[in-house]
Amino acid sequence: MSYQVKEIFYSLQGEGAHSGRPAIFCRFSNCNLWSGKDEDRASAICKFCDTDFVGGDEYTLDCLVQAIAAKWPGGGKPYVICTGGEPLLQVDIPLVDALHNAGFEVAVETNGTVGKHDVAAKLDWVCVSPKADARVKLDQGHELKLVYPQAENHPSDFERMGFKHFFLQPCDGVEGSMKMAIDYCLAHPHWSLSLQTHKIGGFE
Ligand SMILES: C[S@@+](CC[C@H](N)C(=O)[O-])C[C@H]1O[C@@H](n2cnc3c(N)ncnc32)[C@H](O)[C@@H]1O
Ligand SMILES: Nc1nc2[nH]cc(C(=O)O)c2c(=O)[nH]1
Ligand code: SF4
Ligand SMILES: [Mg+2]
Repeated sequence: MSYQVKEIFYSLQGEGAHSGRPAIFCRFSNCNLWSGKDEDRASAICKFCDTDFVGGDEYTLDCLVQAIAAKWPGGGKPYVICTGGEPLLQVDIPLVDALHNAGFEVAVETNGTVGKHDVAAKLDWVCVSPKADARVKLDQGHELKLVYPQAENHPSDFERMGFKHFFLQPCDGVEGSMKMAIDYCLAHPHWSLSLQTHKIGGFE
């Protein structure tokens, strides 16, 4: 098995319940809801993506775990966030087991459309962020983080799913999204606001 990875970097989790926590980000290449090419954006299922996940390098299992571990500065509890692109197209049980054996807590940021329940059950943190009309198959986890607003998705569609935290995250690039998300949380306290603090703080 090999893995295609766009980038590996050390930063702070910018979003959600773990905002501010130091983490290694492993950004897997490719997504099932957009090709990543600008010319395909209008026809993509997910149209607002803020990320370049095209290209990258191939890693064997051992090389990927080594590359991730090499970026941890030492101390604390090593934490890796698998993102992308859509990480659950590639993350599998051998990788999660190997990262655990290397001492890492393992988190995933996923659009929830890949129903790898066996992999999800092994993860320490599962963040699902639903997109357009793509059906959510992973309907339980630690946080549900809905980019807001989305024409096809209303927060009430998700609030009975099995998550511990429910966040609205203003859609970057959509004027007025910050105020809309704030107003919705104030009126519906089931929901909390998630800000992309890396964009505010100017870190990766
Ligand atoms: C780039 S995605 C990669 C992981 C996975 N494919 C997903 O969509 O959850 C990482 C996070 O960024 C969020 N995101 C992407 N574009 C955004 C935007 N324009 N504004 C706010 N959040 C965005 C996603 O919803 C997701 O929570
Ligand atoms: N700092 C920082 N936090 C993040 N949380 C989720 C991210 C992602 O792109 O998945 C992200 C990211 O790109 N940067
Ligand atoms: S599902 Fe995630 S990675 Fe894929 S296009 Fe949407 S935001 Fe980007
Ligand atoms: Mg990001």
